[in-house]
Parts: sequence; structure tokens; C-alpha cells
Amino acid sequence: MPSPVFRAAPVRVRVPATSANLGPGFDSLGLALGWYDEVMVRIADAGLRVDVAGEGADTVARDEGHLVVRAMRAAFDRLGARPPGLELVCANRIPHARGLGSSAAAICAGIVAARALTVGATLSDDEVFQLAAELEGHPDNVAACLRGGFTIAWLDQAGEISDAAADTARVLRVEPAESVRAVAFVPEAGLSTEVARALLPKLVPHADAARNAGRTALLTAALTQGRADLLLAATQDRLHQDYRAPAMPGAAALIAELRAAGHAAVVSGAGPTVLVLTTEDQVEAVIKVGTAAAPAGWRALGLAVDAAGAVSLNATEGAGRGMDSGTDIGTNIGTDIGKDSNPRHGGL
Ligand SMILES: Nc1ncnc2c1ncn2[C@@H]1O[C@H](COP(=O)(O)OP(=O)(O)O)[C@@H](O)[C@H]1O
Ligand SMILES: N[C@@H](CCOP(=O)(O)O)C(=O)O
Repeated sequence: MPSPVFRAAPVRVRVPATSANLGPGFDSLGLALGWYDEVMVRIADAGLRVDVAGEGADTVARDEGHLVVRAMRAAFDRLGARPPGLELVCANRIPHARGLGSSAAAICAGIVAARALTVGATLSDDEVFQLAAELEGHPDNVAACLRGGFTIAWLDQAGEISDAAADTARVLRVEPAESVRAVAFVPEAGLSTEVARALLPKLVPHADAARNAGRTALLTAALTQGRADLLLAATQDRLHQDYRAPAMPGAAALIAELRAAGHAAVVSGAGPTVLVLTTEDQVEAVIKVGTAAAPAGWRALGLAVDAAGAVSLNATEGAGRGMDSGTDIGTNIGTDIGKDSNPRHGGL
């Protein structure tokens, strides 16, 4: 078989922020949000050049340790492709280590870009998802990031113990009702997902697991049927939020206040961002209650659900739902929530 070659033209990839768990659906449920990172990549004659603007510009590596580069290398390995050099330009908007899936977005951007740059070899959408889940270590964020919308991810377990590297990751995208919106309350300080996962116990009481199973089923129905009346009950969790609360007291207090006011507040991913699942007509009310209750320095953002997932903006190959050619990224910037998918800032 001939060796893969590379497209001369740069590719641009847009990837959405994601909120995982959504309360009870630990490591399974994910929601893609209208808040995006963009990466432009071109094949160079030699070397590696990484330009970063926005979130993480002061902290992320500019070498082979850069997460997008690592994901690209992993994807090129699976494609059997060796690019002579790479140039990346990253426009980062998703805040890091806040529970909004920045690492999943970086991984998905790298894999989708590597695939779009390679001619003569490809990865299926399922292979892209599998690799992304392996690199991320859990499938929920990358599922929503790649497919868009509301996703249910699971692992077909290969051995006795669940292991993202050995198991086969699966995903089902389900359509959230059109009225569904999210409000994110984002703190100034982050908490790494690795640290937040280390706070979880190895075993949980059977009653807690049973309760979460029921709530997860209910949440899927509530989000797909637009049943705002069920969201508060459906977002109760016993598997991770309480164990993580000591590491994010501000988030725990804000969740308690929002829930007492009837709003379906949860820890977004591994935190410490607080996410409220709501409907279009309630966004203002949620921002008002949360703004009054949140610690100083937090930001409130009303967000639409992203429907497209990761988009390679100038890939020509058919790549399946949410991963094929999309619209120009510039056209979405600055419009209002509900119209399309961009964050609106409510000042906290
Ligand atoms: N766009 C990016 N480019 C490079 N590295 C990134 C990018 N986004 C995230 N990362 C890496 O991932 C880390 C955050 O991942 P994580 O702790 O899983 O939090 P989250 O995914 O919830 O934002 C960052 O500190 C950084 O090392
Ligand atoms: N299921 C994971 C989700 C982590 O999401 P992130 O956005 O914080 O990376 C977990 O709860 O650990």
C-alpha cells in the first residue's frame, strides 16, 4: 500500500466545550456547548511551531508536550503517516481545568486535524472517538465534543476492570429538545480533572448507585422531551459531587443556592464550574439567582447546545455527523444565545 501523503492546504478545526456527567450520569452523559476553541494546522517542511492565543497562552507547552500536538501524533501513528513538520495556530476560548472539557476539545481537535490533513489513509468516526477516549481516559467529554448535542457514552469492557485504553468506547447521540439551554458559572481558579478524580472512592453504597441509575434515565427523558419540570429531580447525584465538594466549596454552596431556588444546578464535569440545565425562558432568571449567590470573580454565561460537534472547516472527505465540513467560524461570533451557539456574558 502507498504511504499516506499530506494536504498542502492548512486545515481549520473548531471544537466545542462540553459538560460531562450533568449530575448523575458520571463518565457517561455529555452536552456540547456553544463555546469553541479553533486550531489551524499546516504541514511544514520540518520542525514544530505552536502559536497559542487566549486561554492557557501563558501556561501550555509549545513543544511535543502540547496536548493538540500529542493527539495529532497519536492519530498520525494510527494513520501510518509521518509529517515532516507541523505548524499550529491555536485560538483558545474554553477555560482550562474548569470542568468544561478543554482537554477533550484539544484532543479531538488534534485527531480531527490529523485526519483531515492525511490523504491515502483515514480513520473512521468510530476510530477517532476510540482514540480520543483512550487519550482522555474517559469517554463522556470526547463523545459530546465529536458528535455535538447530547450524548450517552459507555465502554464495552474487555476485562474485569474498566480501562479506557483496553475497552471499546461507544456513543449514542440523542436529540435534546430545542428549548434546552445551559448556564455556566465559571470560577477564576481551576481544578485539574486528575485531582478531582482522585477524590472519588473505589466503592459506593448500592443505594446511591441505584439512585443515580434512575436519575440518569430520568434526565435523558427530561432533556430529550424538554420536560423542565423534571430537571431538578433528574439532576440529583450521589456518585461524585459530594466527594468532590471539599475541593470546590464555592461551587457546592452555589449549587445549593440555585437548587433551593428550583434550578437544576450540577458540577460541570469534574468541576469547579457550576452548570445549570434549563430552558430558554429561564436563562435570565438563572443568571440573576446565580449572580447574586456566586463568589466574587465568577463569570456567568448563557449557552446554547452545540449541534455540530468537532468540525473540520475545510476537509473535503465525508466524515459523518458533526465532523464534516462546516460553516465559517467567524460567522457565529458575537451573536446572542438562542439565535445560535455563542456564550453571552452576564457579569458577576
Ligand atoms: N487547547 C489546549 N491546548 C493545550 N493544552 C490544553 C488545551 N486545553 C487543555 N489543555 C491541557 O489540559 C489541561 C486541563 O485538562 P483537565 O484538567 O482535564 O480540565 P478540563 O478538561 O476540565 O478543562 C490544561 O491544564 C492543559 O494542560
Ligand atoms: N466524567 C469526568 C468528566 C471530567 O470532565 P472535565 O471537563 O472536568 O474534564 C469526571 O467527572 O471526572
